[in-house]
Amino acid sequence: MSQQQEQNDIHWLTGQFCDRQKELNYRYFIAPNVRSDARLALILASAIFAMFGITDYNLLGLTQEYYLLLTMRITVVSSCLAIAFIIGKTGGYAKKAWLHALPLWIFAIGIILIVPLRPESIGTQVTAIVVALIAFYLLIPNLLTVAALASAFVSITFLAAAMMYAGVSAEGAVRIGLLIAMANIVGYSSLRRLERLQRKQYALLNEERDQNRNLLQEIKHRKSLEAQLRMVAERDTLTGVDSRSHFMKRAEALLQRSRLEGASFCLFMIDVDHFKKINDTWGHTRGDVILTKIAAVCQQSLRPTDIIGRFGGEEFVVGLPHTSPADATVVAERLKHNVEALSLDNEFKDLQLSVTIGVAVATPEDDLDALITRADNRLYEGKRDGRNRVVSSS
Ligand SMILES: Nc1nc2c(ncn2[C@@H]2O[C@H](COP(=O)(O)OP(=O)(O)OP(=O)(O)O)[C@@H](O)[C@H]2O)c(=O)[nH]1
Repeated sequence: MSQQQEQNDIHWLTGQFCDRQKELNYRYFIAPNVRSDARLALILASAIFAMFGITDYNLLGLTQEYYLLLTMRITVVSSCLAIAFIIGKTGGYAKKAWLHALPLWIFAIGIILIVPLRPESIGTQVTAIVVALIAFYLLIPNLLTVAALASAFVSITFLAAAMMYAGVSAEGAVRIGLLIAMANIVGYSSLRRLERLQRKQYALLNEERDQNRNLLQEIKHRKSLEAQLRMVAERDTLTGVDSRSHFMKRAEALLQRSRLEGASFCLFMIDVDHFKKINDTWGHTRGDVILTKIAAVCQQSLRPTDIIGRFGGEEFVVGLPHTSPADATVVAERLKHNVEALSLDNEFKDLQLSVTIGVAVATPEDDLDALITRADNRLYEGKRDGRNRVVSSS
């Protein structure tokens, strides 16, 4: 049996969760409803209990018994109304279940006290006891154990009082006892079923909430995984600029838009000069660091609307939307200059970094591949002519 199922176990006799903490949580959960239901039920029960004062007067007149009964009724009603008021203010059902139990015992004692004061109306009192028992179980919200104990107390003491003060015979007591037992069985079974049903509903609600919370966490986790995957697919892991495939996608879109808008679009192919020598002199790891710095300085030399990607090895590609050929040359020169001026650690003090840049301007017939090939040709022209230069015109 899983831990969750164990926590949801309900005791067959008390109708409460076997797990103490779960039971406490449940009582906290239903506390606001119990508070208002208890208040209403106590006011109703008190009103009915008080109204019997009228029948007391009809039966007894202004006798000593009547005054005793009246005092008892006033005490019971005012105590129960005071408790209803306190429950409304501070009657937490989880921690103060005793406060909710108190009115049942007060009513129980009040009902029993009627027997010696009005022994001649025992018939009516049997009916009243049956109704009171059902009220204990079903009208006044309470724990099954509390309701059952208070009902057992009323039942037994009423029977004893009936025999002692109302002269009920043994045979009559058996008949009344059976009737009261029946009321107890009906009340107990109904409340037990209700308690179990409400706790099962609560357990189901909690399970559903847990599942929803887990689902939300799973969705969050997946979203972050997706974001990481997207990052891996879109970014070059070494330099942080666009990966080649992502650059191609973005450049394609920008080229098409420029064509639609009739705006100019330029493309650079940038290659680091003599990079093999850098690797051979300082090693691949230091070469990686330099490559990352070159990528960063190139990115910083561009506008936010320009795009840059790593085309492969020590070669970068740049797309410049809305840029005239003259402006593109200026940007390429600035980029070349910034790479040359890059500040490096002392260990590279003899190193003079440089890049060669091939610039191509898109014509209306160009697709991206044609534009890249043309920029590449310019780049190789630059390499052939001595490197460290920008080649723009054919
Ligand atoms: N450290 C490092 N080196 C790389 C990386 N990718 C490519 N390279 C190296 O870059 C060097 C490129 O060398 P070549 O293609 O001969 O070009 P070059 O030495 O830069 O000479 P030119 O381009 O003609 O100026 C090779 O040694 C590659 O191993 C990388 O990610 N990290």
